[in-house]
Amino acid sequence: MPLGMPSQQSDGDMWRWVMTFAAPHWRRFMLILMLSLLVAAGGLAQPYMTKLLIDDGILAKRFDFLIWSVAALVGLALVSSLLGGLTRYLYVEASALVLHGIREAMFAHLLRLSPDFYTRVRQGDIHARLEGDIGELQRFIIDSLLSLVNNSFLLIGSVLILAWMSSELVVLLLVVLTLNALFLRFIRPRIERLTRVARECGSDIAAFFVEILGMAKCVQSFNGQRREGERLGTLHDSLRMATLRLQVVGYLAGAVPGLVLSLSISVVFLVGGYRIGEGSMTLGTLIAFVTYMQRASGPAQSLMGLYVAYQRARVSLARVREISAERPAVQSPDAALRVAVKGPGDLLLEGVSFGYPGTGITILKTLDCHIPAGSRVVIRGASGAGKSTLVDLLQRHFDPEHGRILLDGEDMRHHDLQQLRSRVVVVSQETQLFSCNLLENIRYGCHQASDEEVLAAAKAAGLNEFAEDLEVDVGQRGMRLSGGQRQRVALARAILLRPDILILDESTTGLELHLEQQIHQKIDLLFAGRTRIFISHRALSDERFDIVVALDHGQTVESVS
Ligand SMILES: Nc1ncnc2c1ncn2[C@@H]1O[C@H](COP(=O)(O)OP(=O)(O)OP(=O)(O)O)[C@@H](O)[C@H]1O
Repeated sequence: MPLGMPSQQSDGDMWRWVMTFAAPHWRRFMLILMLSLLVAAGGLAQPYMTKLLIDDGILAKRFDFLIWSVAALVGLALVSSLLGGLTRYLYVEASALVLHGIREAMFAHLLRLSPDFYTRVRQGDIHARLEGDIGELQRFIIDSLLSLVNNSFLLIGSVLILAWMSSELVVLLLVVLTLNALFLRFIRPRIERLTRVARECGSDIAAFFVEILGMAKCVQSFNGQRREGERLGTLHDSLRMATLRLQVVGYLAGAVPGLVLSLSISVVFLVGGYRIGEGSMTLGTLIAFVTYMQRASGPAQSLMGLYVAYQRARVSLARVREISAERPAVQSPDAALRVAVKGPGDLLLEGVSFGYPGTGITILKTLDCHIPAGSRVVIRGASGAGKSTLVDLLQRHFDPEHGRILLDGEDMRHHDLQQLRSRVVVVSQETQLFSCNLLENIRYGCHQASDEEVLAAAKAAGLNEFAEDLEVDVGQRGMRLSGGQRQRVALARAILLRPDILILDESTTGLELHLEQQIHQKIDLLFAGRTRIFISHRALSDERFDIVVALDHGQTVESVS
């Protein structure tokens, strides 16, 4: 199910999925459940104690009983408040553990998805799901689920006590509750639909911010500020409309049942007053009955409010779950299929064809090529010929549609993915740096490397100007460095890994020719005996290659060895 398509997941499926994250904390939840039942029992006992206080204490003029009853009521109120606070504390902690578990699992899952996913789905939409939707779930769980347990217990307890006190009056309450349940059933699909629309408007805004703020310089260069301001205004109009519609329906869903309940309490006063006049009911019983009814109407109203909150949380949960439904294009093989290969890095492409999923266009067509370990290779081809696509296959971000790629005689699909990607390292066209210092950026992927090793890699990549201060902050995603400097940092990162196959995908094209040649020489020195694959638009005619792979319309037209 692609992200953004309304899903057909059933409530049962979705909550079972949440339960897999809650299960490790079941002891904590059992303790919370027991504590909240104690708190609810305390709440239920209070009106009955008040009845005893009035009928057997005040009206019977037994002041010693009155004093004990008041003391018991005060004690009960104190213990209930303390237990209530403790329960809430434990509950917030437990629900945060569950939700953080979900977010961490989704994050790990997202980092396994293929690059294609990130070209298809807007980043802001992913942020909105990880932040906004999980936040919505957290609010629901914290504010609502605990009160669901308390209120259900209070409601059932109150109805049972009311039935024991007056079977006549409790019928009225049951009719009212049934009518309200029917009303909520009617309004439910509307709430769900409007919630999804509002959440999607939120996602559109998040995606807009991520895209436009990431391109602020480009917007300024092309004087697009006004246009982008207007686009935000339009997105806000849609969000406002959706939020207001949801508010109206949400308000009706709470107000109508509340009104019906209030009216029913007035009827109880009428009937109860009549029964007292007849002598078939005591004043204490009527007061206790109305108190219980109010106690029941509170939970009933909260439960109805919860129903609305539940519909909203359900939409958020479905949106979060859609992330987990995305499947990675490639996965590490199961242990049974995995082979432990420790060869020198011999590459063989056998009839490799590939097209990006869902496009119907074949980019690479039946490629055959042998790259023995230790070769110095250049891949040439016009822009769009499929060079970077081939590199993606060599690092197994995708698998060929037809044919296979063998590394050291074994299909890449049978290699452990993590190990494969530490043996085949790519320095890509778009250099990606993290927002930390240079040292940490170079060490990314090889955390055990010493400062001296990092320095040696930095020098090999031509980063001599930073040799004295590798702790320099590179700014947000390396934006304080020049394009060429960023390329060299990415190169140093790859060199430090000492892979069996190093692929430079136009990664030195931002540099002056002499610097590029110097770096290539250093790489040849460091990687003598290992495979080096260069992709460059420049002729690189002065350099000697063992193999030249020329791509034209996805086919190899020349392969010299
Ligand atoms: N994620 C994608 N989804 C669909 N098509 C894609 C995707 N990435 C690239 N393409 C298409 O695949 C073709 C090959 O792209 P590729 O990036 O491999 O070319 P290239 O030879 O590396 O080009 P350049 O030298 O300009 O970098 C292009 O026509 C491009 O439009």
